[in-house]
Amino acid sequence: MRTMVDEHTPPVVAVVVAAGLGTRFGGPVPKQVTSLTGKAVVAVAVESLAAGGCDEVVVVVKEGMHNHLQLALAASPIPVHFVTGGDTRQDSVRNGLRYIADDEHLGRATTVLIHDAVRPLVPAYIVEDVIDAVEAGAVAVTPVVEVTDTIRQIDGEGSRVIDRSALRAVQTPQGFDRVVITECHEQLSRDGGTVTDDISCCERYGHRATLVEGSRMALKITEPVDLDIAEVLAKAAAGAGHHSGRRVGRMLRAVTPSNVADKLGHGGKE
Ligand SMILES: Nc1ccn([C@@H]2O[C@H](COP(=O)(O)OP(=O)(O)OP(=O)(O)O)[C@@H](O)[C@H]2O)c(=O)n1
Ligand SMILES: C[C@](O)(CO)[C@H](O)COP(=O)(O)O
Repeated sequence: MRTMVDEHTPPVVAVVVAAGLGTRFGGPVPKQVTSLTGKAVVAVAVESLAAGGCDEVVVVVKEGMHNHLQLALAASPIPVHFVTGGDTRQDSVRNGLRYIADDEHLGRATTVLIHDAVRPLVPAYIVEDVIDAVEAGAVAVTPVVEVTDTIRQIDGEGSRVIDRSALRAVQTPQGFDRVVITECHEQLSRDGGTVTDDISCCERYGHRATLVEGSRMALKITEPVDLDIAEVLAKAAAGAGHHSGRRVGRMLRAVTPSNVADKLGHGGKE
């Protein structure tokens, strides 16, 4: 946890990528601004980052969506900056990092987080853990969770089960030394490479990934059912009491489908 924060302390800045099309989610309302417990998904994501220690956010927005996002984030607890995104997530991240580098105040940041707008419920303690790891000297940090399904790999012949014990699913926010991730993204752009997350971008240029424990709470809203699950988890979190992000987050490690159903009075059965 950061102590002694004053006007001389470099801000911890988060890039929140919110410029996707939401093709798999579909529907009339873009998923980044759809309602989760009465607030826009992106607004909940920014609140989670603020609760975990981020000082300012750069929200990367699709062309034509600035007004929607400004409205959705009007009550943000921390200052919000807006920048236009690109055709891919990678392009959107790069635009956010360039905005930070070009801004006199934000450019003082040494620690930057990169977060999906559509992972709104990430517990504050995970945001803190990521920041702490970067501030302790790690260059590229990501939360991960164990894979709980049996995984099959498809090949030309058919398919086979692969050992899941060594697999981890990668979440956000990912945390970085700001200069390193900015240079890696610029180099990747010059090289014409593609990555699906920002840790991979750093690794490509020889930097080591540091893993911290993630949480099922940080699920990504990709398909409509994910929003339903997020609603249930958000209600369970509210029921657990919001005294401390760390405490509530750790309690929610124990959340399973059956005890969420209990909390909601469903008794674990339909
Ligand atoms: N050009 C893009 C593509 C994605 N994103 C953001 O990256 C995050 C993770 O992407 P994903 O869940 O794949 O969202 P979409 O790209 O919107 O979904 P889809 O692939 O279904 O269109 C989202 O917050 C999304 O808004 C972005 O800022 N710019
Ligand atoms: C960055 C990410 O959230 C890590 O799991 C994920 O890769 C983004 O989703 P996408 O479908 O690859 O854009």
